[in-house]
Amino acid sequence: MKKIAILGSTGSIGNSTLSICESFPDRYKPIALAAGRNIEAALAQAIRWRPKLISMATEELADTLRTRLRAGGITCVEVVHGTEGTVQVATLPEVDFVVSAIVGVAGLEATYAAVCAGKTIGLANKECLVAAGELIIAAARERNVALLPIDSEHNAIHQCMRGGTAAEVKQIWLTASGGPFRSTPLKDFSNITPQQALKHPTWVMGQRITIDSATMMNKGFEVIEACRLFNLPPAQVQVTVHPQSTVHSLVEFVDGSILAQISVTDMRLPILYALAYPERVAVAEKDRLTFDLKTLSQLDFSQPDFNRFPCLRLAYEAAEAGGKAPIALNAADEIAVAAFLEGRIAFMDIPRTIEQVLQVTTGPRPASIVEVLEADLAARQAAREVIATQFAPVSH
Ligand SMILES: NC(=O)C1=CN([C@@H]2O[C@H](COP(=O)(O)OP(=O)(O)OC[C@H]3O[C@@H](n4cnc5c(N)ncnc54)[C@H](OP(=O)(O)O)[C@@H]3O)[C@@H](O)[C@H]2O)C=CC1
Ligand SMILES: CC(=O)[C@@H](O)[C@H](O)COP(=O)(O)O
Ligand SMILES: [Mn+2]
Repeated sequence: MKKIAILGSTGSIGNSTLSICESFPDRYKPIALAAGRNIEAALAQAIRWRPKLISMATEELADTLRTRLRAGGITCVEVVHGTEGTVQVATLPEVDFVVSAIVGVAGLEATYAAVCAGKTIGLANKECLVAAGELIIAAARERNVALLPIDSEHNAIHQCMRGGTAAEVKQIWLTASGGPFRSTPLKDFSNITPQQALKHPTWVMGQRITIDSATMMNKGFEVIEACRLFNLPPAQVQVTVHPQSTVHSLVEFVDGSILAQISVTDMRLPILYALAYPERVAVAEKDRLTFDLKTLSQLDFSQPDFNRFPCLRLAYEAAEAGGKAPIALNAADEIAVAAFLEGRIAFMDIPRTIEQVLQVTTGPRPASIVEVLEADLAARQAAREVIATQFAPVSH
């Protein structure tokens, strides 16, 4: 029985992880949960799973949850809050495995603390690798901690890497769906609404990553995530547009062989792979995770268009620049995506904001998580200023 902590339990990945725990009750038991603001979902999870510990984003929310649990006669669940609460969840001594799935840099401190506490990590939160990848990887190496990617592409690469040694890898290919605007002409990008951008063609995910997929910043983050996880320079991490999202990524070896991983578009599969690693667990027919090859009629691959998707170019540039650039890339994107969803800026103002923040970002790579968070705050402030002074709200 593996005892699991889930950071971001009320989100898309959090719920998929709990669904795996439902399917394999003899193998995986969630004993610590960290939610954000969704009190109803957190309450339902606390009632269903009776975790030892549950965290909410604020003290007020934690008080409400505690009161409602007690009113229902549940006193065995300890309720904590804030960043400190997420760190407590991530480092609870009984926990063997931490699923890191809080969205954004809000998940960084808990993820880092889990690594430092020697927990095995199932990593969905790519933003913490973008912002602080070197520190997280170094801490994991020092403690011999396994960082198992849940992000579907990196999970696919992890599986393909079992077919050769790191020295035998020529390059890796991350597949990108291309998002909802894969074929939209550039002239129409100025009219894109949040509603349109939230319609991902192949995956159902949280709002931030869905908008990031629409701008292709998600793929940019994934390039940096791959560089960190697999110790490769950006030049050895390629992106290919594959609208079917059937091949989740590929590894090209020096002899010319290319290994690919194919499966259904369901995040329960990479989550299960990470939880079970190095074993593989047999999945029941009713769980619908197996791939029906008869449905495979067409696989398309093409070059990404850096003109229509400048976020992808900005991410490669930030990866090459290093220093504080990746931190600013993520922080500015986080602010710009929120502004777009609130109708304060247009779709193409997202890359414009990020580009301007990157232009004023200088300085060496931070040596600690505290310094990463300082650089993150500075880039957020710069992004807010760009948005307040240069862009007008949009009426769709
Ligand atoms: N969804 C997917 O298929 C994939 C997701 N990922 C990555 O996984 C991560 C999660 O994505 P996804 O599940 O889609 O996102 P969601 O928006 O669905 O969920 C985000 C989770 O983070 C919690 N959260 C947000 N802010 C805080 C905070 N300050 N403190 C504590 N918890 C917080 C939310 O809580 P609440 O809802 O209670 O406010 C929620 O549980 C992201 O980094 C994403 O890039 C990677 C690959 C695929
Ligand atoms: C499921 C997953 O891993 C997402 O990151 C997904 O890949 C997003 O799709 P895009 O390829 O459109 O960014
Ligand atoms: Mn992905």
